[in-house]
Amino acid sequence: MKIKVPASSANLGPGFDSIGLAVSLYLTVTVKGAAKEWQIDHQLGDLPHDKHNMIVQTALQVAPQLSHQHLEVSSDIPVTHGLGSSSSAIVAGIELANQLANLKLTKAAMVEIASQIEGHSDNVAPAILGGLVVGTNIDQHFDAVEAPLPPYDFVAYIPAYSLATKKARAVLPRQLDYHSAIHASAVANTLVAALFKQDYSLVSELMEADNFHEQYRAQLVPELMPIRQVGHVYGATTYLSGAGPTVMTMITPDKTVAFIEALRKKGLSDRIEVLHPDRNGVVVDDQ
Ligand SMILES: Nc1ncnc2c1ncn2[C@@H]1O[C@H](COP(=O)(O)OP(=O)(O)O)[C@@H](O)[C@H]1O
Ligand SMILES: N[C@@H](CCOP(=O)(O)O)C(=O)O
Repeated sequence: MKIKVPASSANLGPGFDSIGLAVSLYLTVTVKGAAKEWQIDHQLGDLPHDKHNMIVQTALQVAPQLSHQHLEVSSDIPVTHGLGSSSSAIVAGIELANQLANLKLTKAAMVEIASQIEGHSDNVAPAILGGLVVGTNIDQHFDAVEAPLPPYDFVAYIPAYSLATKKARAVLPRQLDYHSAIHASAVANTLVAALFKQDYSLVSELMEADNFHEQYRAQLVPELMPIRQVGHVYGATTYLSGAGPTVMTMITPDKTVAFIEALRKKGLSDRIEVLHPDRNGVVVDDQ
């Protein structure tokens, strides 16, 4: 059995902790069979190779009675880079438990479980459902609504350095003054309305008008503003993907190559991936 989970690009600017997009990088878990102890084969740096791996920890949280398995894990989602690697591991763990323990969890139930574990739904909901998802928690349960897919390329500029989400959340203010919070919320609400209306001219303006997090995180990701400025030359919109450091640019496909060339000319020489929305979310292949 193989479990495949897409990466996710969260926030889209003002949609902090509530909007996320599944994108075309993937984590794949192959179940090799029963084992004496949990064994996780991977080439993913210093991540655990045993029961302490987040995938296993999540699976055991959902189904504590699971027998030990030998897993093979591969992923092209960079870890601690703002593309939802932790969420992909959580979703893979939930699906692993779902399949091995025959829990028959619906995707809605998986969103609830994953959001409770992650604390916010903007990565796990698109990783489970696919597409562009808006959601939050109300009275301790999570609701997620799927929005139309923007017809654009998503150019991910992935700096060589990593930035743990925990560190990027630590630089955020503990509170906003009432009027700033009202304005930030109004911008986010209007972004959601524009996304559902598919008014992408308005979407582009609002995605760069965040007041919740980017201004505080810009100090940690110096590439954000220069890439945004280059993007404007090509009519594109740039935001901090998740907690960063990945910088994501939403651009019409006919401008993608020229935009990337302009980034290179500006001396931005780190990894670049041209991504597209993933429509499926987590999938299981029983072969
Ligand atoms: N493929 C994976 N397998 C197991 N654990 C993972 C995997 N990817 C990420 N993680 C866990 O998630 C942590 C990174 O989470 P986080 O800082 O939120 O980064 P990101 O922005 O990529 O989600 C890693 O330190 C590791 O504990
Ligand atoms: N809303 C969260 C999103 C974190 O996404 P990740 O891909 O960096 O894990 C935040 O901005 O902290």
